[in-house]
Amino acid sequence: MASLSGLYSSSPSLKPAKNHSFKALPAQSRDSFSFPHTSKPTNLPLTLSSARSVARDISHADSKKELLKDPDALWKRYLDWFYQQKELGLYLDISRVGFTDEFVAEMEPRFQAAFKAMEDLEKGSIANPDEGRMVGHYWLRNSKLAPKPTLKTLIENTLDSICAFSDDIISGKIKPPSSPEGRFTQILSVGIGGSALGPQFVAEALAPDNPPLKIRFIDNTDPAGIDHQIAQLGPELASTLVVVISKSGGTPETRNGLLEVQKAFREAGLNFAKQGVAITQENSLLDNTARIEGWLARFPMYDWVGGRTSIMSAVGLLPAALQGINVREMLTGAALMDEATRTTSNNPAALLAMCWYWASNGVGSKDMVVLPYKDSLLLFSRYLQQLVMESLGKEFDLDGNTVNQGLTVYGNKGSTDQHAYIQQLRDGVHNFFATFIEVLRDRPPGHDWELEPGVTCGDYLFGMLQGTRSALYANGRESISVTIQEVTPTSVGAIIALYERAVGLYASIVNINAYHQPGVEAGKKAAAEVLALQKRVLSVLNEATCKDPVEPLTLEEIADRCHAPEEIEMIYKIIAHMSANDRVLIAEGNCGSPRSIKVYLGECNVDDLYA
Ligand SMILES: O=P(O)(O)OC[C@H]1O[C@](O)(CO)[C@@H](O)[C@@H]1O
Repeated sequence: MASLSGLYSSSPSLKPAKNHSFKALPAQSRDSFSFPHTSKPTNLPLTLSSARSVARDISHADSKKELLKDPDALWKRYLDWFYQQKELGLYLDISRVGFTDEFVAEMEPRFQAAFKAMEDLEKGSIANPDEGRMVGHYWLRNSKLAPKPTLKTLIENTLDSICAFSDDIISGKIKPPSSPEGRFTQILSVGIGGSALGPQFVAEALAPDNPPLKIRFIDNTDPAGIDHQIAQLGPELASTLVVVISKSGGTPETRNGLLEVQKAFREAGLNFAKQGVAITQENSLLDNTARIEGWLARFPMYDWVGGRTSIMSAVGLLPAALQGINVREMLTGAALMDEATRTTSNNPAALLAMCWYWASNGVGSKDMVVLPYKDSLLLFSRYLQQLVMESLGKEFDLDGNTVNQGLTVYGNKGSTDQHAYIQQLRDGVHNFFATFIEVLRDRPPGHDWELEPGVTCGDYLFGMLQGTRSALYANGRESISVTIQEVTPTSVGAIIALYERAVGLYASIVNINAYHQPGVEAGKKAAAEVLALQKRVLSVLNEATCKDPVEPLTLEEIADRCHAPEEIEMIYKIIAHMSANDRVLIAEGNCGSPRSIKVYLGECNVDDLYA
């Protein structure tokens, strides 16, 4: 069995970090750094499989012992693979991922193809073939890249109008019609998925303690959740700017949120249109509604920006600007990172994608646990969950083969999670790799103090991060660390751009379309079918209720009359749900024992509204 320490001391050094390139990396010792791997990759060339077999042969205990024995080798690996983007002050450490040099060399052709695909994407190729769409989120932070002058102008004009509108709202130049405050004080954002997660993450990360407008979110069709948000606004509804965000303009949850908010406005005697803003594609249902009803403002979303990468469009920028966040700095951070991840060597996004591939065998066999050690970055893991899982979780590859790809993402924050699930990460089932997000600056300058001699509160947070990283590593659990100097619009823009690019590159190396979401569409279609069935059930019950005498129906009879005997279980669930909500329907018997139920409506509707 090869000794890790021996290999390190006798091997020529890996190429220095600042020069390392997927192109130029020399293939060296096969097992120069190995963690035990238990599952064999299914779709890799033989050479790589062999490299992994060597890794699997090293027992867990041996590998742990050897790694701990040779801190020099580890330090050397750290330095060899250390990446920094100087201007952004962003570092990436992948030394605690156990990829081999053979693996790096093996991945080289895939990455070169991925870089080429990315270049074509940025030039405006149809990178989302299923939907026949260009993929242009990179143009949003560097409009010069847009493939057509009209798009460049559109991006620039939209940004200018976002900033101008926000300034006018914040300064009180644009006022709510009937607020005693005389200016807008609250934002109620209505949207879901990519039309909520980005704005939520940015608000949590960057909003000042006392923003000019405070933001709240309706991001679901949960009536109680909606009521809660509206109740919390109370009389401030009169000074609330309602920003309705939907790329498609037809997402049911968002439509429902809008209808509920409009009802609340009506009940409060307020004119919704004068406080409503729409962010959507031109001529969508939402756009047409906003135009016809004369809403306060409308901002465009573009066909060529996906929901999960829309954070640097009006979707993310308008809510951010309204909270006093410097959106131009966010765009600058993203643009700088885009430059750094456009290169074909020393590319931090490619390094991330390579590590993901290594750690999860290129098939998602391990989960990515994201641990930001900073409260304000709490929502980064949730944001990444959509970005990564909606992009990579695909049934088919680009050639139509069934692949069931994906990479599971979850996480919360450190050191909070230290006192929750990190026990399992350290000692339990080995089905993950970790990503630590480290922020060097603990709090603004001048505010720090030592709560015991030589030690601050932030030192504890730092210690917890480093301790967890070491403890995981000592038990053979891989981790990546991303370090930023502080949480600013620039650094937040940069980490978003880093992960957007990593996802795009990873999708290329596993040959899938990162930019569509057919699975979500399937769920939406099925939900619409349930609601259509509910209407048929009501219509059948209405007919039976209008008989004299009323004819209560069993579940079988309802299913039969709906011509849907195969849907009897769903019909039972529909009735149980409606009955629990005191709806027009009356269910005799016990809902807990389906066979006993007989159902009719509280009143006959002669026109059968449900038909
Ligand atoms: O912005 P829209 O069109 O309302 O869509 C919201 C979300 O729904 C999805 O289309 C699918 O859930 C996401 O991709 C998207 O972010």
